[in-house]
Amino acid sequence: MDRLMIDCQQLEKVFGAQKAVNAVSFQVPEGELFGLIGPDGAGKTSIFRMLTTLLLPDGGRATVNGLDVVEDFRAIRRQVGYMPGKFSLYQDLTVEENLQFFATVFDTSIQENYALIKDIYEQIAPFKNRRAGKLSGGMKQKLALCCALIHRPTVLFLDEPTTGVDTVSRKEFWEMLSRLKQEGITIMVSTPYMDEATLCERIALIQDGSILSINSPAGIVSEYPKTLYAVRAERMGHLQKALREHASVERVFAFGDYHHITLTPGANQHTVREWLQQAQFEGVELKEITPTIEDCFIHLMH
Ligand SMILES: Nc1ncnc2c1ncn2[C@@H]1O[C@H](COP(=O)(O)OP(=O)(O)OP(=O)(O)O)[C@@H](O)[C@H]1O
Repeated sequence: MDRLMIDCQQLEKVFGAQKAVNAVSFQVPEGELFGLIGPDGAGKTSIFRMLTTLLLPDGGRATVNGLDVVEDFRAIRRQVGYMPGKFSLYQDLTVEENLQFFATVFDTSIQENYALIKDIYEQIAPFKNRRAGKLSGGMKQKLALCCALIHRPTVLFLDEPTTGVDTVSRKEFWEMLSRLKQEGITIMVSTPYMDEATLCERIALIQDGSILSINSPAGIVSEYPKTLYAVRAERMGHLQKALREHASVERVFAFGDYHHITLTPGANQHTVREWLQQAQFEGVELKEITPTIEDCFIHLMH
């Protein structure tokens, strides 16, 4: 196996009576783009903070590039890049001053690793004298990424980097990550957006502090054990209620313009279709579909 850059074994974090991180184990080999996918409160930030040595684990152990997060915290801090979800920039410093500050803290200079951030920095360079607090969400995110990269980290930790960022900037951001990956940097990224999961090489789905599944996005989809259908008709609210009450329908959930349903063992889609027509639903559409990561997540949650 490739060299392991992140190794978590039964990692735990407890806040009062709540287990924010519950026996979490996963491994990330060198050069991988690994995603932690889960809703708010799933425990993603707590895992990031333990791996970047800002929070002590209450159980289990973890290493980053072979260094223990408790014993070797100083060495880890020198070599990882961390872009927290919020407040990573000094709002009153300009773009250039922020970058200079991070370079100085890591005992390096902007020039030394400029090649790594060049593509990203050039996009915000026209605003280099603007205070970080006055930048748009997308520009803040680019600056924060430059700051996290300025010392050429071995592992880059990005906690919800695209939350609150517009669709175009989100897309650009993921393209930047693929380029960084080509530079050999191992990247662990978290996101609550299920559509972004497919942009990672492997993902861990996490909820309530526990990992539900770890695999490639395609692997997670292929593990989905049911046949999934999308159903639509006029009067969607009414349709949902009717589907819930039908004996052949096992589970129903609203999904964009459709309801996604699974059927009870032995039931088939024709029975449901005929019944919907008999029940006078207009414009019925019922089709078998490939599950998305979100469908897989919903299935694993129950
Ligand atoms: N310092 C703290 N004290 C008490 N509870 C905490 C603390 N930090 C986190 N928690 C709780 O632990 C759980 C996991 O939080 P965490 O921030 O790790 O989740 P998350 O997946 O990153 O979600 P979010 O996107 O909301 O930050 C949440 O229920 C949260 O309220």
